[in-house]
Amino acid sequence: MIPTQGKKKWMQLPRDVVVGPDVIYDLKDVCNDLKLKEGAFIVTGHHTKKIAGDVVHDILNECGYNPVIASSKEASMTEVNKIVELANEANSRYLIGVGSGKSIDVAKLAATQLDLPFISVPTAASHDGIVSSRASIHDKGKKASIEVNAPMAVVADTSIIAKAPYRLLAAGCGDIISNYTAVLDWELAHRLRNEPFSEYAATLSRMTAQILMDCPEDIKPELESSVRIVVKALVSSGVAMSIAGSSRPASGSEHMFSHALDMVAPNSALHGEQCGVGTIMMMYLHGGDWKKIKECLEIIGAPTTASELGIKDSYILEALLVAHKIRPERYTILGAGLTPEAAEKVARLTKVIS
Ligand SMILES: NC(=O)C1=CN([C@@H]2O[C@H](COP(=O)(O)OP(=O)(O)OC[C@H]3O[C@@H](n4cnc5c(N)ncnc54)[C@H](OP(=O)(O)O)[C@@H]3O)[C@@H](O)[C@H]2O)C=CC1
Ligand SMILES: O=C(CO)COP(=O)(O)O
Ligand SMILES: [Zn+2]
Repeated sequence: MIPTQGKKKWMQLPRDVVVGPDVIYDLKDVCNDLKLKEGAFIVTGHHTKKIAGDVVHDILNECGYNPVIASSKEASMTEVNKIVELANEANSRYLIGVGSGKSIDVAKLAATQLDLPFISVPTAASHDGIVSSRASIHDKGKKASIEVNAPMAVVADTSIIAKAPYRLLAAGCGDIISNYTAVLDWELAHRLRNEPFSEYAATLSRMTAQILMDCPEDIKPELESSVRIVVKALVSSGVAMSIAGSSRPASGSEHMFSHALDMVAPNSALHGEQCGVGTIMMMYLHGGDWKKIKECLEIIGAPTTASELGIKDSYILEALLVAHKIRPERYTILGAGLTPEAAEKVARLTKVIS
């Protein structure tokens, strides 16, 4: 992974966070609150265009704000450059990312490059990038976690999110639960490497994971109340990253494992699903209660094994062996790397591979 770019000197948080059923129709009020009217540029995905992108377009069109809409197919620099060019041509004054992690990340980075405000409208609660001041983008065969401007507003319509495939919500839970090992790694780096550490960011991140771990049975398909729990946790997790000025409180060795899987496995699973499985194994390495993590993910219905991820055992082992190289500047429990024997032991003992 390409190292994170220049650290902000101050904390950026969204000004408006709107979460609830049908709040997509409050978007007009949010835009008015932010003094954003004409010149909206909507970045959406191929599926999510019909689910919410077109709705956002119609809402702003009815207000006479002349919105432009474009679909983005992947989180890559090519797509970011395309959006920057189109938004420039359209003389856009602000960007709105409507959809999944990829659409939101593309819109977030394009808005930062254009120095324009950005509004996040997630259609799934699958990752904590919905509110963070970071964007994960592929460039020249590598994934980069880039510091960007935080969204000015987040509009999370829980009625839309509740209708998304349950797998996406369960993945969001995996991304939240991974905060446990991310914070353990950060504490380790603080003790061993004197890495700067924020007690506030770490506490918020850990508490966010704890709230979910205390009530995994409350996360059920098509329940608006479940969506609300997960969205709030994702917002807290994103705020923890903003406080830290890096993804440290929400991304440690388990994320390095997930990023490594994205590189080595031909068909990787969802980001949050992979992070959840990574958390089980990294918690074992930390000597913590990995069984509790596994049990919690099982109750939620998130994958806990290679076969549930749809990934061959051999790729899990390959990813474990290269994970420490993904982001060498970020010290974690993986240290200088696992031996093949140690990698096999952690994967077998935690029953991630059989
Ligand atoms: N910036 C940050 O801080 C973070 C960024 N990330 C990044 O986010 C990405 C992962 O995002 P994630 O959302 O899990 O996965 P994807 O962006 O890969 O989206 C998964 C799929 O879900 C579809 N989808 C989304 N909402 C709905 C819905 N309501 N109904 C039906 N289908 C829907 C999308 O459709 P469509 O084709 O329309 O997109 C897409 O095909 C990764 O690239 C990861 O690196 C993750 C964590 C933090
Ligand atoms: O996924 C993230 C937090 O959940 C962002 O972390 P990265 O910096 O590893 O992309
Ligand atoms: Zn994540």
